[in-house]
Amino acid sequence: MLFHVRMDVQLPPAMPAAQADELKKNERELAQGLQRSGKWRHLWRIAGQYANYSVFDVESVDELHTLLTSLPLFPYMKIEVSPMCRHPSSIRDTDT
Ligand SMILES: O=C(O)C[C@H]1C=CC(=O)O1
Repeated sequence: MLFHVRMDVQLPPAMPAAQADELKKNERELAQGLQRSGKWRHLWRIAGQYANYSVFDVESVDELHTLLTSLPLFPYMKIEVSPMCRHPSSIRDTDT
């Protein structure tokens, strides 16, 4: 199942820089592992914002929920999820 996800990150301004750096490092490691596994299919920065557009390829809504809530930055993100299905005019298969 494919999901388009927008994540907006809002770290508290008072968060110590070392804590923010540790969160971002842990987030990067998890995100890169999930990309290597194929579950986090796309990760794009939204230009000019501390936000991203992502595409996840998971087995279920429950798996997506578990994955998103396990992200180190989850407590500091506003997340919008859109389920996607095949467009009848698309010339691509879902594996690309
Ligand atoms: O920077 C972000 O957009 C938030 C988050 C998503 C992946 C990652 O490494 O950090």
